[in-house]
Formats: sequence, C-alpha cells, structure tokens
Amino acid sequence: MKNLSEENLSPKDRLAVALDVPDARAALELVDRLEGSCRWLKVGMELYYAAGNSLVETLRLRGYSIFLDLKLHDIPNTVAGAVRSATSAGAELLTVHGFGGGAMLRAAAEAAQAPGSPRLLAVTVLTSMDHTELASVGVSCSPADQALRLARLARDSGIDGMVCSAEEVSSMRHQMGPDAILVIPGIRPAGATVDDQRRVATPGEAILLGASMLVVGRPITRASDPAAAARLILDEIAATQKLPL
Ligand SMILES: O=C(O)c1cc(=O)[nH]c(=O)n1[C@@H]1O[C@H](COP(=O)(O)O)[C@@H](O)[C@H]1O
Repeated sequence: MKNLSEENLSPKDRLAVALDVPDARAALELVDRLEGSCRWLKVGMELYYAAGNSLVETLRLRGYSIFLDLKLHDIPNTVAGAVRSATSAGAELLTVHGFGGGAMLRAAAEAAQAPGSPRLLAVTVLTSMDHTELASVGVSCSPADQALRLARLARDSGIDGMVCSAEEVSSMRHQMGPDAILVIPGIRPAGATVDDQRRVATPGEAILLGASMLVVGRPITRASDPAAAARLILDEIAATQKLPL
C-alpha cells in the first residue's frame, strides 16, 4: 500500500467512496455505476454485516483497495480478535474507536502486527457530533480538543492514522506531523443540503487543510450519475493539490 501521507498521491489515492448500501447486490450495482472512477471503496457496518468477507474479496479481486470501516470498540481481547478476523478479509485499512482507550488501542495495534494486516485508523469524534452532542455524553471540551486528545492517545498506542473532521484537521496535521494518515469524512460539495453530518467541509477545503484521504458517501452514491459526481470531486482534489489526474 502506498504511503498515504506522501504528497505525491494522485487524487484517486485520496478518495474513498463509502458503499453504505444494504447488500452485496446493491454494492456491486453501485460499483458498476462508478465506472472505475475511484480506487478505494469503504465497506462499513451496514454492508459488512450483510455481505461479510466474501464481498470484500470480490471487490479486491476487481482491483479495488478496501477500507473496512468497522469502528471496533470493545474490551482489548475482543478487539484484538476482531482485528485478526478482519485481517483475513484482505482490507488495507480498518477503523477502531479512539474512545475505546489506550489498552484497547494497544491491543488492536499489536494484533495488526501480523503479516497481511490492515493499517489501523482511530476514529476520534464522529463528524455527526457537534459540541452539544458531545456534551450529552459527558465530554465538556470542544469536538476539536477531544479529537486531538484521542489522536494523541491513538498515536502513542501504535495506531497508524486518525479519522477526524475537517474542522480540526489543520491542528491535527500540525500536531501529528507530515507522516500521519488523516482521513476526513463529512465531505459535502459546496451548496449540498444539510443532513446528519455536523462538522463538514468541501473536498477542496479538507485537502487544503491537511487531509490525506477523503471519505465520501451520499454526495456520490445518491447522485443521479455517481461516476460523474466522483469525477467532480477528483477534479476538485486535483485542482487543490495541483496535480494531474
Ligand atoms: O469512520 C468513518 O468513516 C466515519 C467517521 C466519522 O466520524 N464520520 C463518518 O461519516 N464516517 C463514515 O463516513 C461516511 C460518510 O458518508 P456520507 O455522510 O454519506 O458522505 C459514512 O460511511 C460514515 O460511516
């Protein structure tokens, strides 16, 4: 896998399309409609619980890189086992929850030392959470401060990268350094309607602020022409990083 922190990544290396659909058939139909416009596919809980490792393998055999977004969050022993099970799927990236704490993150990182393991990303504060929502679960600092705290914990526990929002990616980049893999969901093209995401940015803003990779779901998957929507985002990434597609 290429180093996602390298500055010479192509736009396709920096976009993961979230296949948030209910089953393998819907996923494969969507992949066909993407017409090869993207290289990274994110398989999250909705699809993985329905279709499992066999779909991940099918997508891999079609040449895609798989980002398995299972947001593991459990006791250390269980999470280490889940990392080992997920490894057999052949994904290149796998998410764990930063909120799981240092012991859990270290257990995940240790389990991911095995050959063929995915690189691990710690989800910090979900992009659907704003200050009020965070306070409702007992965290009184800002989403950005909490995201940075969890990112430091994850880095010190041996985790390869972080998922955060564009709102804190600039300070995250500053603190984590040029080699950290910083993955940003909550991406909305300018003028998009408001939905369940709270901490959002356009593709260009997120890249400019220091994102390694963007995760985009509905703006692509629910577009009337998903391939065209993906290409528009790739163009915006390319224009921002001034590299040819
Ligand atoms: O881990 C993630 O990928 C993730 C973390 C986060 O904080 N926010 C977030 O939206 N995501 C995922 O990113 C995708 C965003 O999808 P859209 O909101 O449809 O673009 C979904 O698959 C979410 O599960």
